[in-house]
Amino acid sequence: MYGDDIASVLITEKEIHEKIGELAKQVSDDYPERGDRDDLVLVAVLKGAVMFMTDLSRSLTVPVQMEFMAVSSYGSATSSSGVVRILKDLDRDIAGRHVLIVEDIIDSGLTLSWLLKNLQSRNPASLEVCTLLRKPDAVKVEVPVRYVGFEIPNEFVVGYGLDFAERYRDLPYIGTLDPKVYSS
Ligand SMILES: O=P(O)(O)OC[C@H]1O[C@H](OP(=O)(O)OP(=O)(O)O)[C@H](O)[C@@H]1O
Ligand code: HPA
Ligand SMILES: [Mg+2]
Repeated sequence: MYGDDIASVLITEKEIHEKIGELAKQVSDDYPERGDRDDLVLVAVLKGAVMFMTDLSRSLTVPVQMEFMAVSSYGSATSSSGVVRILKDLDRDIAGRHVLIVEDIIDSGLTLSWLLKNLQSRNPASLEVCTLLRKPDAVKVEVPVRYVGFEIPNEFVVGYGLDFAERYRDLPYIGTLDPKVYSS
């Protein structure tokens, strides 16, 4: 699939699913079931985090509610513009709720930094972040992140939700792109 566009596989499908099992255990331990109308609210940032949210939620042993927000700062570029736009807001009020933002990747940190401020202003009972990937060498803004799957090198990656110009999200693993893809 995708010819020889993928230069290398950075994280295999098996490694992703093992890591999700570990993260799900931590999250389930940290957010015990509270009962009526007080389920943990997972907020996934579209589109990249969809695969991660659906797999993570199915590995949790506590009930969750799912909300989606779409913000975009990348478009079809490979580095963040720093300008975050809301494309779709939450459907429900999160005041007084325990909220966990689910992200596919923290790169510069600009998107998440903006999102944390935005969601915090809605007065949730708690607000934490769970990201599958983080690039420590790319960070421009430090953001507090409770759960991190993998720290990865400062290279543009695709697959398992992550795109380049909307392609490659459907790959089951995470890989690096051959530079010819950027230049063509
Ligand atoms: O830490 P940052 O440098 O801000 O980058 C991280 C953000 O960039 C990507 O989203 P993108 O804007 O590409 O939207 P998408 O999920 O729809 O691909 C990714 O899903 C994160 O939300
Ligand atoms: O490395 C990346 N790949 C795809 N999308 C991204 N958004 C931020 N960083 C990346
Ligand atoms: Mg993208």
